[in-house]
Amino acid sequence: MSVRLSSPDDYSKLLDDYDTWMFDCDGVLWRGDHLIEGVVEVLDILRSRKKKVIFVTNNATKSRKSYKGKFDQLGVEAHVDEIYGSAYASAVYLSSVIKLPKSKKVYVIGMGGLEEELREEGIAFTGGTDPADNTLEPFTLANFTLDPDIAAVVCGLDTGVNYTKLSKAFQYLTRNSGCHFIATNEDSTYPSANGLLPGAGAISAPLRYALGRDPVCTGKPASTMLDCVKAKVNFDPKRTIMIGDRLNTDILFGQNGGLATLLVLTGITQEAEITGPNPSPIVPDFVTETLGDLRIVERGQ
Ligand SMILES: O=C(O)[C@H](O)[C@H](O)COP(=O)(O)O
Ligand SMILES: [Mg+2]
Repeated sequence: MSVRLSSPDDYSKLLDDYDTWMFDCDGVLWRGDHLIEGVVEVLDILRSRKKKVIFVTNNATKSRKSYKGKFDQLGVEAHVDEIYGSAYASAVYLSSVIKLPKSKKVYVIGMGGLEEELREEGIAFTGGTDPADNTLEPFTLANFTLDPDIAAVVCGLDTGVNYTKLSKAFQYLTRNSGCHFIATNEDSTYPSANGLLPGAGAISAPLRYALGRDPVCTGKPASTMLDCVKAKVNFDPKRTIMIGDRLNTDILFGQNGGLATLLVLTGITQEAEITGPNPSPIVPDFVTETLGDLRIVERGQ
């Protein structure tokens, strides 16, 4: 059963019990480019109390460095080494887990941030933002030459997805023996500033259906992202809390990692999913309306 936070003591106890605070981004800190009220103040409270702050986003459209630009633009203090994204997690998975040979390449369905992280990890790629692949011209195999060096397809949120990219990815995944199928994340929807949009999971779905095969997911709830954090940040899982807006990614990620979990209702999850007649089997430790509620500890109300 989740604890619904309400009194200043409830929030003060969270501050006493947890030294490391991991934040999801879309739906917790912001929706699109709309900053959620109280976020800056709450992060200031945590930093003033010497808490470790980590950002863990499934949004693969930006690299860690370009996310730093978004944080700066929205006036939210963040340092690149506090930011972990699914683009970074997929690049690390390819380099450190699959150990993709330098002679091999990746075909990308995704945007500039995913390409940046692959480049940082020394992974060669095609597709992505290449103008030749970002076309609405009909795709024909008569004009397609299979690149035998493509050993993986990585699929992330791609607002320019088209039939050419899906068709090329399909060729590699069916004709290059052992070609890995990787999804940066599988969020079904994305909470933009003005409402829900199809998420990364909806971008890889056509390939899953055409192939009859599921990808390996490197984003939340998979442990890959937490492994990336562990490789750079020393923290005690028992004194760490994960704050998220989506049950089947953020809260499950926290539970898989042995972390405490706090669900906020400013993004994807609606109250009815946790208190309704058919509640989700994924039960967060704590629930509050919005991250901004934590300001109550400063006001002592
Ligand atoms: O890929 C998606 O659907 C979105 O980027 C999704 O919102 C993940 O972002 P997060 O909530 O993990 O920051
Ligand atoms: Mg989110």
